[in-house]
Amino acid sequence: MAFTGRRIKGLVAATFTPMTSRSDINLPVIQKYVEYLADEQNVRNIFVNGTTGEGMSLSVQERKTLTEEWIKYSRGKMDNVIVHVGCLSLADSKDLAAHASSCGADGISAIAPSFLKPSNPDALVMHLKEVAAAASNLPFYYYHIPNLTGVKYQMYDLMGKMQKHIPSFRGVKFTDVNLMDYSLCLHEYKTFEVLYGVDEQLLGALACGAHGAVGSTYNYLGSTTNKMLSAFEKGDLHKAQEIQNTVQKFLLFVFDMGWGLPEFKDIMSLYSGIDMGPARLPLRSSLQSEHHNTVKSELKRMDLL
Ligand SMILES: CC(=O)N[C@H](C=O)[C@@H](O)[C@H](O)[C@H](O)CO
Ligand SMILES: CC(=O)C(=O)O
Repeated sequence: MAFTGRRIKGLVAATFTPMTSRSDINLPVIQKYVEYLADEQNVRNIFVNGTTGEGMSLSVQERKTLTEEWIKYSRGKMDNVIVHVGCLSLADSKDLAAHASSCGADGISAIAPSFLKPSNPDALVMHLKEVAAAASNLPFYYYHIPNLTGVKYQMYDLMGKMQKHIPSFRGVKFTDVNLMDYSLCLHEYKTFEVLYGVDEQLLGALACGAHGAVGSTYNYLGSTTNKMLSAFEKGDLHKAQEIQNTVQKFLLFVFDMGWGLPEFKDIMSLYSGIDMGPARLPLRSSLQSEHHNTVKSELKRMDLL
């Protein structure tokens, strides 16, 4: 099919899934969340039900309901809503893809099946081809996140196969530190999108030619990261490095504390004033509210709050 050649520029926030204190999906806050991203963070694209959104821990019905809500409230506020439809079950992925299409999503994305894994790149492409075909009118993005899926093919090679076999193939969401593979993809597949996914080293990806990035920190460090993008564009490398370093120090602090997704949700709540709730089991943290003061003082110290 023919695409308009639209390329996603700039930041894409990988949204958290707001939950109630009992870990049920909390739909009424989605409108405020979208407004916060657009108005406070100047982020105009979202990636929903992905890693950050705990997509793999949600039921198919919950994912559908969330998709509907995100799309409804993004109208006029977001340029792109990409819906992650990856599942272990091909049938569920196809169901979610068709649903995303019927709701008016701007694109779909899928990870590789990660329990029984494809035994070679061709098997993976055949799986993705079926997912993409269930929403053949939508751009399809392969979600490369080898550390979590354990599926570690080189994207430079896989992009060629996807281009050949998947008519709606539009690009890759590239969440890996391998900048050589990333750079090879960007330069070989110039009309495709290769969105970078490791927020810690986005500046390195920019140096390779990145045009867009998807990440969890853009939910709350979107405006900070946007400053890095402008500095880089203006050729002020020193300023861009300073900003990247601040983000890295912040993430180092978070990882040194042994924190993960539940705490990322807390941090988002703290920034946005919107209660993201806890993460689903098995990730739910018991520390919750105790984090807030520690995080607040650290963020203030770093001039990030
Ligand atoms: C594993 C994971 O969640 N990766 C995210 C996106 O792909 C990133 O945005 C990270 O959350 C971020 O780079 C912090 O490590
Ligand atoms: C970060 C990201 O892209 C995701 O949460 O899926």
